[in-house]
Amino acid sequence: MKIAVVGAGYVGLVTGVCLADMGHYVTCIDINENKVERMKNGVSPIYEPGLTELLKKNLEVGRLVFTSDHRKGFKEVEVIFIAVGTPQNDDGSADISYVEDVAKTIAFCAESDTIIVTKSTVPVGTNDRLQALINLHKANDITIEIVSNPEFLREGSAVNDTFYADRIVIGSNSEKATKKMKEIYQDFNIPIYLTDIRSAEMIKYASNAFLATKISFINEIANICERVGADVEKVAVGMGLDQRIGTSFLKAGIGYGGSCFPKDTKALIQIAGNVAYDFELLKGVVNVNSKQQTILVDKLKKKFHSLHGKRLAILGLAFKPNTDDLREAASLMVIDELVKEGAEVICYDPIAMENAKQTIIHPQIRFAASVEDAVKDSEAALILTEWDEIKSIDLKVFTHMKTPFVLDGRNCYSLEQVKAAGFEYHSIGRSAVNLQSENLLI
Ligand SMILES: NC(=O)C1=CN([C@@H]2O[C@H](COP(=O)(O)OP(=O)(O)OC[C@H]3O[C@@H](n4cnc5c(N)ncnc54)[C@H](O)[C@@H]3O)[C@@H](O)[C@H]2O)C=CC1
Ligand SMILES: O=C(O)[C@H]1O[C@H](OP(=O)(O)OP(=O)(O)OC[C@H]2O[C@@H](n3ccc(=O)[nH]c3=O)[C@H](O)[C@@H]2O)[C@H](O)[C@@H](O)[C@@H]1O
Repeated sequence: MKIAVVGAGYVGLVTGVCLADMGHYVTCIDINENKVERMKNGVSPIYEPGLTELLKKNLEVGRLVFTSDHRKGFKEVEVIFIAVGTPQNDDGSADISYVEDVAKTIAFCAESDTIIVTKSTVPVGTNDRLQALINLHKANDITIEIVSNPEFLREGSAVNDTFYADRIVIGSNSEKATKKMKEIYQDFNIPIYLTDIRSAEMIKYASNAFLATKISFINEIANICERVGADVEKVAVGMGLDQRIGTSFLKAGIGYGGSCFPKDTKALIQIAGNVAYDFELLKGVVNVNSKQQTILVDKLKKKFHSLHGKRLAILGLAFKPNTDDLREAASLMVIDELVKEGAEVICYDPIAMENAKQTIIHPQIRFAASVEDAVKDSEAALILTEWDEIKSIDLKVFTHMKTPFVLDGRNCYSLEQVKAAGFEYHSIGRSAVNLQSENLLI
């Protein structure tokens, strides 16, 4: 089938490439001409495992085309996916202006019957609003129908998540559109959940809010564990053995970041507020997360009287491993706090460094070429992202620090490992008391 995808970011590019790989003819349209040029040359503008190979392969066989010209991109396509951003407004609500712009462009340009598929995460009711907007602006006497098809991929495993998703959600009020959607996805062999448009829109927000709730829940349990001498890693395993609870999203740490959990939780609070409902639980989740993101700074302040002039190493900048994305990363909040305290900050990340150099600019901040360079002569090392490179490093590297003091925000090492290496180590939800009892067992 001939398909266009508008917005070639994390969602749009991955969707376009995967649809092409399944045999569809896909045109990816993006307003960023620089990005388009790079993609035309087989270069992915984002770091996503497996994406470059598939991009090049489908470009070469002619199933994938890139353009910044909407009208050209919409020529002869039956279905247009919208995958542009829906960032946060100042009041926490979702900014749907990019999606509305695309809907209007489609209305002006479409020359034959078209199905629009909204992949962008949009507040409940947005697709009805877009349908009305399109009906108002469409230039030709054609039928344009809208389908909601929220996306559930995760950055860092986006390609794999697209091919092996747990479910595809399709919200549609039209039999014709539903049939087309089933055709598009038939070779993916993934269960399709068909529902109405508003429920599909809500499924996306409810899913992200629930996962964020699990994270804030385990982080609060972790904070209690530290105070009562329990080990949150063991608690999570013990909880997860109950199939009703499950093991996923119970990894304690310095909270969730990224382009979606922070904005989608706040947007859902707004969606509820707009219908006079106070989503108290979710407000708690958001508050817990914002405190959790800087919990290592509190620990640091307990150790040192003042952070002024102290050289501190930051290991990991991306909001999670296997991505170069820094959006709402805990590292940004932590570095901001440290800079305010007058510290000298040396950062290292295996992949997100180039993005970081453009985002994190301050005279007190420098970038190191390796973990070794970052920690050398530092008085503390803060681990903020659990990259494999950081998890598998020879722990002796920390013993060469000016003060061998490591604050691990992602529980990268076992307490036994650390004990053997011999340096002061604080992690999340595993108390000093617990360390002593572990030592007794050894
Ligand atoms: N990043 C993620 O992991 C996920 C994101 N989502 C949702 O998907 C949507 C897109 O998110 P991302 O891919 O992260 O955004 P992104 O910021 O990476 O990409 C958006 C792209 O749209 C382009 N764009 C903006 N206006 C345009 C227009 N009028 N015509 C053509 N291109 C245009 C931008 O240049 C940019 O390349 C958001 O609603 C987000 O909440 C959903 C699931 C996962
Ligand atoms: O709507 C979205 O954008 C996407 O948001 C998340 O995906 P993503 O943000 O890419 O990554 P996650 O793996 O969910 O991690 C999000 C954050 O939570 C943190 N996290 C995750 C899991 C966990 O157990 N503990 C924890 O602290 C991660 O470190 C990261 O900062 C969801 O998992 C996707 O299903 C969804 O499509």
